[in-house]
Amino acid sequence: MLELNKVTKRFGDTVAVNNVSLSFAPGQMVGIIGRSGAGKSTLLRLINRLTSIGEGRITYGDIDVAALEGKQLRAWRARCAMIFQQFNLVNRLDVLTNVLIGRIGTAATLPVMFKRFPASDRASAVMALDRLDLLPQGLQRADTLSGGQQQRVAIARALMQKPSLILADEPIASLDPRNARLVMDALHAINKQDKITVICNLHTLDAARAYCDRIVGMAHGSVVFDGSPTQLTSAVIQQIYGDESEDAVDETLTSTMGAQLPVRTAAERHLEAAH
Ligand SMILES: Nc1ncnc2c1ncn2[C@@H]1O[C@H](COP(=O)(O)OP(=O)(O)OP(=O)(O)O)[C@@H](O)[C@H]1O
Repeated sequence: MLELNKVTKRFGDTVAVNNVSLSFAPGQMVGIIGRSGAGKSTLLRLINRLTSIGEGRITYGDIDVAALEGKQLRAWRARCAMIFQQFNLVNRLDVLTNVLIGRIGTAATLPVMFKRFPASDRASAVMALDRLDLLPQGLQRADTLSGGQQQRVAIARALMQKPSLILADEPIASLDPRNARLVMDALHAINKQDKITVICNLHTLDAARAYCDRIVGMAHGSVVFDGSPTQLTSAVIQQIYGDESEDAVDETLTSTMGAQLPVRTAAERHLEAAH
């Protein structure tokens, strides 16, 4: 269980995250929503220590995240893989090598620097690419792929870290609706099949509603909502987004769903799983 207990993070006079307490049970798919500047990115960056923890405590089982240093900190960062809006691939390297780079942090650095990855890692990378439907692109340069394909390479790279958690910071903000759906489908499948906890910052409500079991709403650094998609009333939406509420209810992702790419709501998936 990942637990945040009264976590506050300030940047000068700005309180980016304000007294946040949240628990994430293993295997949840959680959407963090809120307007720009609400503190969503800072929250994810605190969890994997890209940002130092200000006040409060973050624990994962008996691990005190703030106390980690050196090798243990690197192991923690590998354990909670980050996915970024801008993919963060090495453009000039091929897709397969980009995926293998996920082993850095868990593997010895020197062989990795010389691209001497063990056969077992190469086999895992091929399987991760296959799973994300990207095997044919394995030997292409990363920057020849579409944005959606690049984000799926980033997800394959994250899988190479054998993470317990995936922290996705606006993973679909740069993508068209079709690619956004493919990326969210991939994250959802990994969450359900591998039981990896996924915490995903999302700009718009429809993606959070369609894919997440639980939604956390942030405003001005604080958690103002924590519940299921069905509990998100228009009053809550107004509290989270204020005068940006109309933009937040952008439904381009779900309204353009084609026959080959059915996106089901979390509620429909629960029903299916129950049968
Ligand atoms: N490194 C930093 N230095 C100074 N201020 C920062 C830093 N990182 C974030 N902030 C500030 O903290 C607040 C929360 O920012 P954060 O990026 O976490 O919000 P967000 O909800 O992720 O927004 P967006 O959706 O635009 O990324 C903002 O006021 C931001 O300007």
